[in-house]
Amino acid sequence: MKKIKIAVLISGGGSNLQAIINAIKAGKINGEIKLVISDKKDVYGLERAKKEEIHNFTILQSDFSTKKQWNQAILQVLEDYKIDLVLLAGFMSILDKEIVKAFPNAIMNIHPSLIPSFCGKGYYGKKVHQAVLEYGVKLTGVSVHFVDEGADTGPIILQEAVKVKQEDTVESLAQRVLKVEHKLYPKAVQLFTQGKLKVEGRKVFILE
Ligand SMILES: Nc1nc2c(c(=O)[nH]1)N[C@@H](CN(C=O)c1ccc(C(=O)N[C@@H](CCC(=O)O)C(=O)O)cc1)CN2
Ligand SMILES: NCC(=O)N[C@@H]1O[C@H](COP(=O)([O-])[O-])[C@@H](O)[C@H]1O
Repeated sequence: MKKIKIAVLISGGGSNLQAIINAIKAGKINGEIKLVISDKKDVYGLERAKKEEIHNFTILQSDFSTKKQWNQAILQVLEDYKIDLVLLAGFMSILDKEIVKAFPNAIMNIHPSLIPSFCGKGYYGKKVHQAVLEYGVKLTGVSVHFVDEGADTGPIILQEAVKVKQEDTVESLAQRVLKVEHKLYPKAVQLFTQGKLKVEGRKVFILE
Protein backbone atom coordinates (compact mmCIF):
# COMPACT_ATOMS: atom_id res chain seq x y z
CA MET A 1 0.00 0.00 0.00
CA LYS A 2 1.29 3.50 -0.92
CA LYS A 3 2.91 5.31 2.01
CA ILE A 4 1.34 8.67 2.90
CA LYS A 5 3.65 11.68 2.78
CA ILE A 6 3.77 13.39 6.17
CA ALA A 7 4.98 16.88 7.16
CA VAL A 8 5.49 17.74 10.84
CA LEU A 9 5.39 21.35 12.05
CA ILE A 10 7.22 22.11 15.29
CA SER A 11 8.23 25.01 17.49
CA GLY A 12 10.31 23.32 20.17
CA GLY A 13 11.71 20.07 21.56
CA GLY A 14 9.87 17.81 19.13
CA SER A 15 9.08 14.92 21.49
CA ASN A 16 5.86 14.27 19.54
CA LEU A 17 7.85 14.35 16.29
CA GLN A 18 10.12 11.71 17.83
CA ALA A 19 7.11 9.60 18.82
CA ILE A 20 5.90 9.63 15.19
CA ILE A 21 9.44 8.80 13.94
CA ASN A 22 9.61 5.89 16.40
CA ALA A 23 6.14 4.60 15.44
CA ILE A 24 7.08 4.64 11.73
CA LYS A 25 10.32 2.79 12.49
CA ALA A 26 8.32 0.22 14.48
CA GLY A 27 6.09 -0.36 11.44
CA LYS A 28 3.02 1.07 13.20
CA ILE A 29 2.38 3.85 10.66
CA ASN A 30 2.27 3.32 6.89
CA GLY A 31 3.77 6.70 6.15
CA GLU A 32 6.97 8.62 5.67
CA ILE A 33 7.96 11.96 7.22
CA LYS A 34 9.14 13.89 4.13
CA LEU A 35 9.45 17.26 5.82
CA VAL A 36 9.85 19.04 9.16
CA ILE A 37 9.15 22.77 9.40
CA SER A 38 9.94 24.86 12.47
CA ASP A 39 8.74 28.41 13.10
CA LYS A 40 11.50 28.89 15.69
CA LYS A 41 15.29 28.80 15.21
CA ASP A 42 17.70 26.23 16.70
CA VAL A 43 15.09 24.12 18.46
CA TYR A 44 15.91 20.54 19.45
CA GLY A 45 13.14 19.21 17.21
CA LEU A 46 15.30 20.24 14.22
CA GLU A 47 18.17 18.17 15.64
CA ARG A 48 15.81 15.18 15.80
CA ALA A 49 14.93 15.69 12.11
CA LYS A 50 18.58 16.07 11.07
CA LYS A 51 19.50 12.85 12.92
CA GLU A 52 16.91 11.02 10.79
CA GLU A 53 18.05 12.86 7.64
CA ILE A 54 14.57 14.34 7.22
CA HIS A 55 14.42 17.49 5.06
CA ASN A 56 13.87 20.39 7.43
CA PHE A 57 13.22 24.10 7.14
CA THR A 58 13.05 26.98 9.59
CA ILE A 59 10.41 29.45 8.39
CA LEU A 60 10.34 32.47 10.72
CA GLN A 61 7.46 34.93 10.85
CA SER A 62 10.06 37.66 11.41
CA ASP A 63 11.46 37.02 7.91
CA PHE A 64 8.17 38.08 6.31
CA SER A 65 6.35 41.43 6.17
CA THR A 66 3.00 39.86 7.01
CA LYS A 67 1.75 36.68 8.69
CA LYS A 68 -0.13 35.97 5.44
CA GLN A 69 3.17 35.84 3.52
CA TRP A 70 4.61 33.54 6.20
CA ASN A 71 1.62 31.22 5.85
CA GLN A 72 2.05 31.31 2.07
CA ALA A 73 5.70 30.27 2.43
CA ILE A 74 4.71 27.27 4.56
CA LEU A 75 1.94 26.31 2.14
CA GLN A 76 4.35 26.49 -0.81
CA VAL A 77 6.77 24.02 0.82
CA LEU A 78 3.94 21.65 1.75
CA GLU A 79 2.74 21.70 -1.89
CA ASP A 80 6.27 21.32 -3.28
CA TYR A 81 6.71 18.15 -1.21
CA LYS A 82 3.25 16.83 -2.24
CA ILE A 83 2.32 16.29 1.40
CA ASP A 84 -0.77 14.17 2.23
CA LEU A 85 -0.95 14.78 6.00
CA VAL A 86 0.29 17.71 8.10
CA LEU A 87 0.95 17.11 11.79
CA LEU A 88 1.19 20.06 14.19
CA ALA A 89 3.41 18.82 17.03
CA GLY A 90 4.17 21.41 19.68
CA PHE A 91 3.60 24.01 16.96
CA MET A 92 2.79 27.37 18.53
CA SER A 93 1.49 29.53 15.71
CA ILE A 94 -2.07 29.64 14.44
CA LEU A 95 -2.27 28.64 10.76
CA ASP A 96 -4.50 30.74 8.54
CA LYS A 97 -7.44 29.63 6.43
CA GLU A 98 -5.45 29.27 3.19
CA ILE A 99 -3.43 26.40 4.61
CA VAL A 100 -6.43 24.85 6.37
CA LYS A 101 -8.47 24.95 3.12
CA ALA A 102 -5.61 23.40 1.16
CA PHE A 103 -5.64 20.35 3.47
CA PRO A 104 -9.28 19.62 4.41
CA ASN A 105 -9.33 17.13 7.31
CA ALA A 106 -5.66 16.45 6.62
CA ILE A 107 -4.05 18.63 9.29
CA MET A 108 -3.92 17.20 12.81
CA ASN A 109 -2.93 18.81 16.07
CA ILE A 110 -2.21 17.44 19.53
CA HIS A 111 -3.21 19.48 22.54
CA PRO A 112 -2.33 18.71 26.19
CA SER A 113 -5.83 19.06 27.66
CA LEU A 114 -9.33 17.65 27.21
CA ILE A 115 -10.74 20.06 24.60
CA PRO A 116 -12.88 22.22 24.98
CA SER A 117 -11.25 22.85 28.37
CA PHE A 118 -8.01 24.83 28.69
CA CYS A 119 -7.53 25.43 24.97
CA GLY A 120 -7.60 28.19 22.38
CA LYS A 121 -5.59 31.36 22.07
CA GLY A 122 -3.11 31.73 24.92
CA TYR A 123 -3.24 28.04 25.91
CA TYR A 124 -0.04 26.33 24.77
CA GLY A 125 2.82 24.39 26.28
CA LYS A 126 3.23 24.68 30.03
CA LYS A 127 0.58 27.42 30.21
CA VAL A 128 -2.04 24.71 29.74
CA HIS A 129 -0.87 22.69 32.75
CA GLN A 130 -0.50 25.88 34.84
CA ALA A 131 -4.16 26.72 34.14
CA VAL A 132 -5.23 23.13 34.94
CA LEU A 133 -3.48 23.21 38.34
CA GLU A 134 -4.75 26.69 39.17
CA TYR A 135 -8.32 25.71 38.40
CA GLY A 136 -8.10 22.60 40.56
CA VAL A 137 -9.62 20.10 38.11
CA LYS A 138 -9.19 16.42 38.99
CA LEU A 139 -8.90 15.27 35.39
CA THR A 140 -6.97 16.65 32.46
CA GLY A 141 -5.74 14.76 29.40
CA VAL A 142 -4.81 14.77 25.75
CA SER A 143 -6.78 15.64 22.63
CA VAL A 144 -5.90 14.92 19.01
CA HIS A 145 -8.06 16.86 16.56
CA PHE A 146 -8.32 17.94 12.97
CA VAL A 147 -7.31 21.55 12.49
CA ASP A 148 -9.77 24.18 11.29
CA GLU A 149 -9.47 27.96 11.15
CA GLY A 150 -10.01 28.36 14.87
CA ALA A 151 -7.53 27.53 17.64
CA ASP A 152 -8.26 23.99 18.92
CA THR A 153 -11.82 24.08 17.54
CA GLY A 154 -11.56 21.33 14.93
CA PRO A 155 -13.28 17.91 15.08
CA ILE A 156 -11.83 15.70 17.83
CA ILE A 157 -10.26 12.42 16.73
CA LEU A 158 -9.03 10.85 20.00
CA GLN A 159 -8.93 11.84 23.66
CA GLU A 160 -7.51 10.23 26.79
CA ALA A 161 -7.89 11.42 30.39
CA VAL A 162 -5.02 11.90 32.83
CA LYS A 163 -5.64 12.14 36.60
CA VAL A 164 -4.30 15.26 38.32
CA LYS A 165 -2.44 14.34 41.51
CA GLN A 166 -2.62 16.56 44.63
CA GLU A 167 1.18 16.85 44.64
CA ASP A 168 1.49 17.65 40.93
CA THR A 169 3.64 20.50 39.71
CA VAL A 170 3.50 21.86 36.15
CA GLU A 171 6.56 19.75 35.35
CA SER A 172 5.27 16.48 36.85
CA LEU A 173 1.88 16.89 35.17
CA ALA A 174 3.46 17.83 31.83
CA GLN A 175 5.63 14.70 31.88
CA ARG A 176 2.68 12.41 32.64
CA VAL A 177 0.54 14.04 29.93
CA LEU A 178 3.39 13.82 27.41
CA LYS A 179 3.59 10.05 27.90
CA VAL A 180 -0.05 9.80 26.82
CA GLU A 181 0.56 12.17 23.89
CA HIS A 182 3.36 9.96 22.60
CA LYS A 183 0.94 7.04 22.52
CA LEU A 184 -2.19 8.82 21.24
CA TYR A 185 -0.72 10.83 18.35
CA PRO A 186 0.79 7.82 16.55
CA LYS A 187 -2.52 5.97 17.05
CA ALA A 188 -4.46 8.83 15.39
CA VAL A 189 -1.97 8.97 12.49
CA GLN A 190 -2.19 5.20 12.05
CA LEU A 191 -6.01 5.43 11.85
CA PHE A 192 -5.65 8.14 9.19
CA THR A 193 -3.26 6.03 7.09
CA GLN A 194 -5.71 3.12 7.35
CA GLY A 195 -8.57 5.31 6.09
CA LYS A 196 -10.50 4.68 9.28
CA LEU A 197 -11.38 8.30 10.10
CA LYS A 198 -14.72 9.60 8.81
CA VAL A 199 -15.62 13.22 9.54
CA GLU A 200 -19.26 14.28 9.64
CA GLY A 201 -19.59 17.91 10.72
CA ARG A 202 -18.00 18.21 14.15
CA LYS A 203 -17.84 14.47 14.69
CA VAL A 204 -15.08 12.01 13.77
CA PHE A 205 -16.21 8.40 13.42
CA ILE A 206 -13.60 5.66 13.70
CA LEU A 207 -14.47 2.91 11.22
CA GLU A 208 -13.88 -0.69 12.35
N1 LIG B 1 -5.62 27.07 12.46
C1 LIG B 1 -5.07 26.46 13.53
N2 LIG B 1 -3.76 26.58 13.78
C2 LIG B 1 -3.22 25.96 14.87
C3 LIG B 1 -4.02 25.20 15.73
C4 LIG B 1 -5.42 25.09 15.43
O1 LIG B 1 -6.20 24.40 16.15
N3 LIG B 1 -5.90 25.73 14.33
N4 LIG B 1 -3.49 24.60 16.87
C5 LIG B 1 -2.27 25.23 17.34
C6 LIG B 1 -1.65 24.56 18.49
N5 LIG B 1 -2.21 25.14 19.73
C7 LIG B 1 -2.87 24.30 20.58
O2 LIG B 1 -3.00 23.09 20.37
C8 LIG B 1 -2.02 26.50 20.02
C9 LIG B 1 -0.81 27.08 19.73
C10 LIG B 1 -0.59 28.43 20.02
C11 LIG B 1 -1.60 29.19 20.61
C12 LIG B 1 -1.36 30.63 20.88
O3 LIG B 1 -2.11 31.28 21.58
N6 LIG B 1 -0.25 31.14 20.29
C13 LIG B 1 0.17 32.54 20.52
C14 LIG B 1 1.60 32.76 20.03
C15 LIG B 1 2.55 31.84 20.81
C16 LIG B 1 3.97 31.93 20.23
O4 LIG B 1 4.11 32.34 19.06
O5 LIG B 1 4.90 31.56 20.97
C17 LIG B 1 -0.73 33.46 19.71
O6 LIG B 1 -1.18 33.03 18.61
O7 LIG B 1 -0.88 34.59 20.18
C18 LIG B 1 -2.81 28.59 20.93
C19 LIG B 1 -3.03 27.25 20.64
C20 LIG B 1 -1.27 25.37 16.22
N7 LIG B 1 -1.89 26.07 15.11
N1 LIG C 1 -1.33 24.10 21.93
C1 LIG C 1 -0.23 23.31 21.44
C2 LIG C 1 0.55 22.73 22.58
O1 LIG C 1 0.48 23.23 23.71
N2 LIG C 1 1.30 21.66 22.28
C3 LIG C 1 2.08 21.00 23.31
O2 LIG C 1 3.45 21.40 23.31
C4 LIG C 1 4.17 20.41 24.05
C5 LIG C 1 5.57 20.18 23.48
O3 LIG C 1 5.45 19.38 22.35
P1 LIG C 1 6.78 18.67 21.71
O4 LIG C 1 7.54 18.01 22.83
O5 LIG C 1 6.21 17.69 20.72
O6 LIG C 1 7.57 19.80 21.07
C6 LIG C 1 3.28 19.15 24.06
O7 LIG C 1 2.72 18.95 25.35
C7 LIG C 1 2.16 19.50 23.09
O8 LIG C 1 0.92 18.90 23.39
